[in-house]
Amino acid sequence: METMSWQGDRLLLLDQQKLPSEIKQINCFDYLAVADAIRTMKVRGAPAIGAAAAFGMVLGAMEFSGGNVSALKKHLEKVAEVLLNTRPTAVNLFWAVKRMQQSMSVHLDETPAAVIKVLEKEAEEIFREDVELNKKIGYFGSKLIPQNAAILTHCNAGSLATAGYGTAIGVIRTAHSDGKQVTVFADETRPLLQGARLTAWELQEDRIPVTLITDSMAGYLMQLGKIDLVIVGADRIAANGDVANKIGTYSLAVLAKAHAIPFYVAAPYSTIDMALTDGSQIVIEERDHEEVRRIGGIMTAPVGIPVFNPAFDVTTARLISAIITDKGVVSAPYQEELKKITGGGSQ
Ligand SMILES: CSC[C@H]1O[C@H](OP(=O)(O)O)[C@H](O)[C@@H]1O
Repeated sequence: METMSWQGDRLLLLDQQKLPSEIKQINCFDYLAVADAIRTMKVRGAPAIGAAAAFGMVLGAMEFSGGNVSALKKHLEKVAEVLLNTRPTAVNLFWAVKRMQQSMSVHLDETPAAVIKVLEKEAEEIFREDVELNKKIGYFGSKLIPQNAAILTHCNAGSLATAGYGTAIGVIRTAHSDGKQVTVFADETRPLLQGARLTAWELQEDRIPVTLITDSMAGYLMQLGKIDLVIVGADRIAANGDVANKIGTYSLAVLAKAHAIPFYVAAPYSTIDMALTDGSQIVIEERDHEEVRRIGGIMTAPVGIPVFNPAFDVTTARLISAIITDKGVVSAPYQEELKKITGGGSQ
């Protein structure tokens, strides 16, 4: 089941808020619908958000009527602003929108119709490229996975978080297809349960052995010696290797360090932001407090109880054994290696 598919005049999205109980697709006929889908996490996961925003830019261009290309460019600045204001942490959103705007910059002397075709081609390339990057991450990452490894993962960094195949789950998929007989422990990942609802579902669909645990069980499993390594995705990687990822990732990294268990991050080059010297500069999204007070709409806390709901945390580079990218595996010190991977680019 694809996370999304471009239909030429609309973006068909799998509504991830309904999974796993319902497989429902939604049609986004305009960029505002794409922005809403990102903001409400019907589509989520750094690379998936980037790809969806790229198609949002195409839809924005398609609704442009009349005027010349410079008017279209101005219209797309407004479209970009709406898309960029949906969620602040995943750098792939900013990377994708910037790449879409750059793709039209060498066609400003052409007709609006021609430029829209260029934008559509660029969005399709971003989508296609992401799947290829994830398979490369899987190839490099699988080499780190021992035979019969028990792997702990957090949130969802699978096909549903990308254009396909996944990053951290992509490594697990490749190790599985390489015959390594891996087993997975998936953190449920409160409050929105991406691990329970999405990762457990994805791995079961692929017949990869998976056991669901609550987030608070991870440390005990490590203490029992039942975890061989941890692998997670990323939403933004700073130049020094600090990583923003789903809330709870930092706790896992500290626990892994305490138990001398390898802790890996898997991400494509589009998740690295060389403009940020370290993780303290990463903007952490804070989400609606009702997400913590309720599960599936059912009250699990007193009405109006004060809540702290950061969607991400930052894992410092010293806690990360290696970062698995589409260009290979890098380990500390990260700065120079990450610069080579991104060509020094900032998103
Ligand atoms: C492959 S990046 C996936 C990354 O995105 C998730 O966050 P969210 O579900 O809020 O979009 C989580 O941090 C994953 O590791």
